Amino acid sequence: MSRTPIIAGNWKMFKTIAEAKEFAMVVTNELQGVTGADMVVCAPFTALAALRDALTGSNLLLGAQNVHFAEEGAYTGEISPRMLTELGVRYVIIGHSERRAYFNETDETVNKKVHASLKHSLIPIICVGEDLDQREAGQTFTIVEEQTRAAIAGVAANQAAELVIAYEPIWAIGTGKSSTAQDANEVIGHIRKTLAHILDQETANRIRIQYGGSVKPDNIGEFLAQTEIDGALVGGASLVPDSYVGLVRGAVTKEK
Ligand SMILES: O=C(CO)COP(=O)(O)O
Repeated sequence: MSRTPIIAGNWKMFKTIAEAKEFAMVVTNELQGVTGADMVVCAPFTALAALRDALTGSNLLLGAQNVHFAEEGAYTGEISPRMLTELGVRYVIIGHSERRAYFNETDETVNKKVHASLKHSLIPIICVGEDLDQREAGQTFTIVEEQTRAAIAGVAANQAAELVIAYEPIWAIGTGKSSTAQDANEVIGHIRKTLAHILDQETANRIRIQYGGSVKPDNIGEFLAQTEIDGALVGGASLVPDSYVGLVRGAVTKEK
């Protein structure tokens, strides 16, 4: 089963509108005509409209970093799925460990957000991953399994096939310490096995699972050469145009 790799930049709380436009100008030019990977930029809400315009006609796709699960309502400061689709957003990161740690995101809200996103044709990038204590206690498989089960509870197989899952070990985020490619491959293999149990093998084989955590242009090739790893969710290295281009080039030239 071949799955198109997906390289997604998670800009987190970086870049003003002007900086986002500058990035788009350089990157769209450099990546013109490049195929073989889905290229996504998950920008802050404030930069989405300008980026949509700057990316029009390019092969880059727009993503957001969070969404609320309600259609609309009295939720001060929140953004609904329909507000995102109206802006041309195609992907949305859900359940990033920073949101779980700092903004009270739970397995339950992740699941609600997944349902709300799918209903509005937004493709969720669902983040799962263990922290250092859990890894050292040998709980990695259990944690990713529980988070995956909770995130997709009640999602039908035909809808689930569209999902993207990002395995991001928390201890590898922004630390310069990446998981080894073999290790990430094993955990991602376990996530796929979990998906096969919950859904079915064919659907599990279609779901793309990324690795995230200190991915750079010079190590992305190792990760993508692994049988189970279908892309990367990248923070720091996705912010600099040359580096983003390097990530995509590293992904499309990988050999499986
Ligand atoms: O959190 C991440 C992507 O969502 C990873 O961040 P870094 O690539 O900066 O380690």
